[in-house]
Amino acid sequence: MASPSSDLDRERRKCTFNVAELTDIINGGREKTERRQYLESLVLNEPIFNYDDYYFLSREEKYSDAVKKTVRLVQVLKQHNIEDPEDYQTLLKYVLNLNLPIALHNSMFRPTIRDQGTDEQRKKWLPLANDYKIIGTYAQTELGHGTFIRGLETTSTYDPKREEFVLNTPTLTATKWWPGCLGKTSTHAVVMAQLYIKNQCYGIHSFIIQLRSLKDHSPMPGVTVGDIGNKVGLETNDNGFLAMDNVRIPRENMLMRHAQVYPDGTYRKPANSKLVYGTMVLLRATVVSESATNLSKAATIAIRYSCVRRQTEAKPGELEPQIIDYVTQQHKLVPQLATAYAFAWIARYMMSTYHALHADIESGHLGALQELHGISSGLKAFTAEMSVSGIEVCRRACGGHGFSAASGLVSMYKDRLPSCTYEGENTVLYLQTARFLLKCFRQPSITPSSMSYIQVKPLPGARWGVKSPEDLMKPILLVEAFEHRAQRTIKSAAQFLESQISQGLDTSEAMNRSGIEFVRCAKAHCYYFVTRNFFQSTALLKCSKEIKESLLTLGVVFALNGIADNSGEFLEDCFITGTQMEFVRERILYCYKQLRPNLVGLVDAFAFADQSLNSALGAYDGDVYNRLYNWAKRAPLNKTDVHSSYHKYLKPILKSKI
Ligand SMILES: CCCCCCCC/C=C\CCCCCC(=O)SCCNC(=O)CCNC(=O)[C@H](O)C(C)(C)COP(=O)(O)OP(=O)(O)OC[C@H]1O[C@@H](n2cnc3c(N)ncnc32)[C@H](O)[C@@H]1OP(=O)(O)O
Ligand SMILES: Cc1cc2nc3c(=O)[nH]c(=O)nc-3n(C[C@H](O)[C@H](O)[C@H](O)COP(=O)(O)OP(=O)(O)OC[C@H]3O[C@@H](n4cnc5c(N)ncnc54)[C@H](O)[C@@H]3O)c2cc1C
Repeated sequence: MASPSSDLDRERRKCTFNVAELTDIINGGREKTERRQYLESLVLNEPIFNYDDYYFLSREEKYSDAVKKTVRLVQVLKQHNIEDPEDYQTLLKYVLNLNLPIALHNSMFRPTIRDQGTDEQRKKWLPLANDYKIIGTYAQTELGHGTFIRGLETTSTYDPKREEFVLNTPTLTATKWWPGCLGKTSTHAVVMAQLYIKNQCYGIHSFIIQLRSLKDHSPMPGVTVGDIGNKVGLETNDNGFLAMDNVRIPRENMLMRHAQVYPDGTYRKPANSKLVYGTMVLLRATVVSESATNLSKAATIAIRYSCVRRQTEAKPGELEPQIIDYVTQQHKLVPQLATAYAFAWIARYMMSTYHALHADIESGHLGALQELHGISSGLKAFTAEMSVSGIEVCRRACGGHGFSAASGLVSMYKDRLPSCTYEGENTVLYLQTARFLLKCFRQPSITPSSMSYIQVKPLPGARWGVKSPEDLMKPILLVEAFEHRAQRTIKSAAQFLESQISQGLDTSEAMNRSGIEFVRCAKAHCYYFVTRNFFQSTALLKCSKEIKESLLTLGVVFALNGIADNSGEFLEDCFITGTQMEFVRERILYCYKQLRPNLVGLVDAFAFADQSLNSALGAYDGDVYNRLYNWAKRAPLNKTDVHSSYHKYLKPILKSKI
């Protein structure tokens, strides 16, 4: 058997480009790489951030371990004056392989105060939150309602005599349920509740509530709070429940940047009722980035392992091939790698679009709200869905060892799966994007320039300009195919809706009956958007010819697999012919061959530390079998040669003599 590490060494020697150059591109420049390396150096050498035996821990131990790591992380951040949220994000992505019990504090609590608090409220709460003197969460979802926010039942009733709000959980279904970090960790929460003043309801607003004593962490009077129990993945997180019984807070604890309640109870409504949903939009943009990172990790593990794993001698006596040389294995993994790169590029686009449009909104251009919501909803759903299914493809591609916790892929899959549900269930978000697409289809004036393609009506009888398999290497033709599909499905969804209305259905019923068409066009739009962005961004890169070639080939794989996997949608209006579909399949194989020497280089370029992958299969040195064996020997069941259950149960039924 060949040595696993020599297999990876040989792969690395075959790579045609400079891996460090590609790492800089992925990180966004040399300076960002250096910053990342500096941040990694602060934590990687600390024993407390060791994850070696993590997969052996129980849920409670995992939570406790995560709290310990959180506290140390906070100390490190303070010690080195690290305050930039981007730095924190970098640490989460590349080193701390966990959903920390302060995830919601940093991803939602602080941003909500920043975006929805007045200057005075920011001044009061942000220093406490930034310094981790308080830890907060975002409590919106209830037992009875998650998607339909307007249906939340928690009430916040203004008492002008005492200038206080009184918060209540009037029914069982009004109990807050799911908020991360609520069950055991948080001291405070931004609670979304229906605002009542003099018996009139003014809809959902956000309020800061103290949940636990800052002296002994016990629940505050009127607060019932706890963990909701085990779930799929996210074992380090204490997703919780919360019920409130006449909890009083000062008037100043309602976040009043957009809507105000004055001492006498006068209410001033926000310029747009959806401003209160702003933090969700930020987190949806963050999910795009998380989806990219995690799929990159999964591809790293599975591709390195596939270069080390050998199986089935082709000819008697010959060395068994590396499993990566089976085209079926390539057909599993190369599309995941291509998707990981496409998502890394769209994540960068999403964050910069978020910041640009958010700045517009802050300066009063509220038109940007629906554009940001329209773009981020679909991309969150699309990337979460493909990332999760891609991680599972990578896990299965590792055969039996993919089932071992030591692969790192089991927990990754379980921890990412909820991203299809939290922060807006995926179908619901696709429907939101479809609404925006249809609006743009009907109203050119509101169509943002990034979506102007919607205004071009697809020509009946249009045909794809691909004449040969070589044509499929031309980004313009690939993007054209996705553009056509998106234009056609948007038009078809609009026509479907109109046909339902013309049959006499009221708008909501017609919208419901059009839901499947809506989701179809939103997915088609997202595929187009991501493909176009990949080729546009890659074309702009200043890099070596070899890197550009590899990236473009990955883009072609992403696009061609998108066409092959959704072939019906391209064939049904004869835009693509059967012969062109054959070209597509042929070119996919060609691209795999082109990329084969660079596969390890392309995953090495993500530069994940072994600790962050925490995988016996995917470590840099490829020493898979020693790692698996040593890990298994440390399993709690192997602490003694004879387990206590032998003495308790097994012994009496076993024969002492044969
Ligand atoms: C430092 C970073 C660290 C990062 C760490 C990340 C990892 C952390 C790991 C785990 C964290 C997990 C956190 C999870 C947190 C949560 O899940 S919080 C709860 C999230 N909940 C949701 O997302 C609920 C989903 N539901 C909705 O968003 C909305 O209710 C709805 C969009 C489904 C509908 O809203 P509703 O108010 O009922 O809508 P309508 O009144 O019918 O109005 C619809 C119109 O409103 C427009 N609209 C809706 N939302 C927005 C928005 N956000 N912005 C702008 N516009 C919006 C919508 O387009 C409709 O417009 P038209 O009528 O014109 O079509
Ligand atoms: C791990 C995890 C962490 C979470 N963290 C938080 C948190 O920190 N804070 C917080 O407030 N919440 C949190 N949540 C809650 C989360 O945001 C909601 O679960 C999510 O928004 C989905 O809402 P739901 O549970 O009501 O699903 P439902 O809306 O009940 O969805 C069930 C099904 O109904 C369908 N459906 C619902 N409405 C429609 C519609 N209008 N049209 C078509 N189909 C529809 C959905 O597509 C889905 O198939 C978390 C959830 C999870 C799983």
